[in-house]
Order: sequence, then C-alpha cells, then structure tokens
Amino acid sequence: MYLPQEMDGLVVVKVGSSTLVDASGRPDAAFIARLIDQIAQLRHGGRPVVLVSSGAAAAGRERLGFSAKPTDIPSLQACAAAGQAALTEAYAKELASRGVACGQVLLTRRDVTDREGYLNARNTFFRLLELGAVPVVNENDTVSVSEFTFSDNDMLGAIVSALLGASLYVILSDVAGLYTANPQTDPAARLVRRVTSVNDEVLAMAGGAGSSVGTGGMRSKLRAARAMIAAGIPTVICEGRADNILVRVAGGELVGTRFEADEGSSHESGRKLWIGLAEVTHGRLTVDEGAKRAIVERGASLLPVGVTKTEGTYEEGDVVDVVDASGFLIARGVVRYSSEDMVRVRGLQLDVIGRFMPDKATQPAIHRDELLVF
Ligand SMILES: Nc1ncnc2c1ncn2[C@@H]1O[C@H](COP(=O)(O)OP(=O)(O)O)[C@@H](O)[C@H]1O
Ligand SMILES: N[C@@H](CCC(=O)OP(=O)(O)O)C(=O)O
Repeated sequence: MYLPQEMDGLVVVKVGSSTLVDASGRPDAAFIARLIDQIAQLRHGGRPVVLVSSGAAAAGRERLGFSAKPTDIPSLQACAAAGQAALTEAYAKELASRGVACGQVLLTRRDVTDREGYLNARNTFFRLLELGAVPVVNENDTVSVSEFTFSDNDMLGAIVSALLGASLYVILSDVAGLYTANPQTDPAARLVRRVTSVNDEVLAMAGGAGSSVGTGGMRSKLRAARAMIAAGIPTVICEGRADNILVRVAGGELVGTRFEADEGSSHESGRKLWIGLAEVTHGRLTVDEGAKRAIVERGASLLPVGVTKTEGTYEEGDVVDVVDASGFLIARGVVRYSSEDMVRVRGLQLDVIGRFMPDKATQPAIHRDELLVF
C-alpha cells in the first residue's frame, strides 16, 4: 500500500454517541472543545489524526423536535441528517479556532468494499491529511440503515484504520474499557488491561449498548477490535471524558483496554483479508438466512452447511464475497476450501464432510477471525 511519509503515526479516533451528547441529548460543547483541543495538539505535533464521530442521530433529535429517540428508520435517518450538520459545524468551528481545517467524509461500508470507491476514499483521506486537515467521518446514514439495525461505527472506524494503515485505533467510550462483565449491572466487574485474542471467553464479557443513545455496546467494539488484531493495528478502548486521554493514549500511556496480537504471531490471513477489501475478489458464496444471522448477529464462523451456492474459481486462502439470498453483500472473508471442494461440501454438516474429507472435519467455510462483516 502506498503510504506517504507524513502518514507515519496515524491515529484514528472514534467517539461514541453516549460520550458526545449530554444527558439532555444535546452535543456536549465543552466535551467537543476538549476533544478537538487534543486532536489539534496531536496535529500540531506532526501526528495525522482522523476522527470518526457518531452522535448525529442523537444530536438531530432535539433540532427536529423529537422528545425521545424515534424508533422508525426514516425518522432516525432524518435526525442523523440534521444532527450531522450540527456536529460538523461544531467540529469545524473548534478546529478552525486552533488553525486546523476540517474535512467531512460520509461513507457507507459498501463504498469502501468496491475497488473504485476504496481508492477514491483513500486518496481523499491522504490528501486531506497531507494538507494538514482533520477528516471527520461518519456513516452516510441517508443511504445506509445498517448501523441502526445491527452494527455501528466501531467497525466503520476499524475499516478506516485498515484503509489508511493507521498505527493506532482509539475507541473513546463512556466506559473505562472492557470489563469482565457489564459494569453498569455488575459491581464486581473488573477492568481488563490487555487482550491478545477476542475469543469466546472475551466475547462473553460484553453486553449490548448501555445507554439510550449508543447503539453498539461493548460487543460491537470487540468485533472491531478482533478485526484490528487480525490486521495488526493496536486498538485501545478507553473513557473519552478522562483528562487529556487521547494525547496520553497516542503518547503510548497504558490506559483503558489495549488489544494487540502477541508478538511474533502472524497476521497473514488478516492482512490478506484487508487487502481483499481493495481487490476484486475471487468468488462469491450465497448463504441461507440462518447462516446470515449467525455471522451478522452472533459473529460466528460461516459453516459449509449454510452455503447454498458458490460462484467463481478460487483456492483455499483466497478472499471471497458472502452474499445473502437476494445477492446483497454482507461480508468478505478468507475461504478455507477451494471452489472445487466447495461444490462438494456446501449444504453439509461438518461430520458428514469429515467422512469423505477427514482433514476438513472441523473446517468452517470461513473462520470468524477471517470474516469481515459489513
Ligand atoms: N463487559 C463490558 N465492559 C464495558 N462495558 C460494557 C460491557 N458490557 C456492556 N457494556 C456497556 O457498553 C457501553 C458502551 O457502549 P455504547 O453505549 O454503545 O457506547 P458508545 O456510544 O461509546 O459506542 C458501556 O457503557 C456499558 O454499559
Ligand atoms: N451514524 C450514527 C452512528 C450511531 C452509532 O454508531 O453510535 P455509537 O454506538 O454511539 O457509535 C450517528 O451518527 O448517529
């Protein structure tokens, strides 16, 4: 990947709705000023920074006269459109007063899974950063509803980090990091300092969103952190309101929960997966509803039994698209069977496959660590 010299040390920082808005649902101006002050400090010190900001839907509620969080998608989208304007206004003003330009980038995850969109987005980011500006990113909620229904900006921040080859991904939340259980409901929960693998034991610690404004909860942060471990990008989840937190984390201080692969572990398939984001993929697997739910909602591996159709010619280890019955792209991943073998195993349980392919008895079609769900 072409990486201009100036991009060394790039930090992508994601801030969640629950941290950005105050108790009454208004964007918290004092918090925004403190956050931008830290970003400007890093920028002036030569560190390129990208801000991925949630909070548009929450910020737009009051502007459009909703007294509570709407539940229908068009109203949420309308709130996001109104709130995005308010947020950009606030960021641009705070950055300008510190001599830094702001560039608004609204993306959908699908924009960056198509090669042309990926390259265009990357060029825009790099040019903004070279020019000393801070790109401010959010999902383009006008055309995308996915994050209102099953995911959120934690993964968008991860995708942006991978797209730009960031050296650090920081997730600012309303909680000090990952706890052994949801600290809002379990007073005995303890902060976890370091995670080298987001396995079942780690996933079991996380509950959903803890507030009425956040959408993803800890689970979606863990999915994003898992993808980052695979891509070899260290990730920190920490309390956004803590004093000078971003500058401290970017300076290497150990706060919150840090996710990174063990030294010496190979990121090869992770890298391949991220490269796959930019490349034309080798094939396409169609999956049934059950498999779609398992990979999207539970973060499970894709098993051969859920694959209904295979197209294209690929080898074990290639990157393929995963689509649902209507052809909608839901994920991309490193496949563990060749296209020739996939024809034989699709629709079958692993124990049946094991009878005629003993070496594949425990092999998913795509392992969850190598599966990027959009
Ligand atoms: N194991 C856990 N550790 C920390 N927080 C957890 C855990 N399980 C659930 N949560 C909840 O996740 C919340 C953070 O997610 P969310 O509200 O979506 O924040 P954001 O707006 O920053 O994305 C926390 O406030 C907490 O209530
Ligand atoms: N694009 C949406 C993001 C919603 C979202 O991801 O929220 P969060 O869980 O707080 O990161 C918005 O700006 O409201």
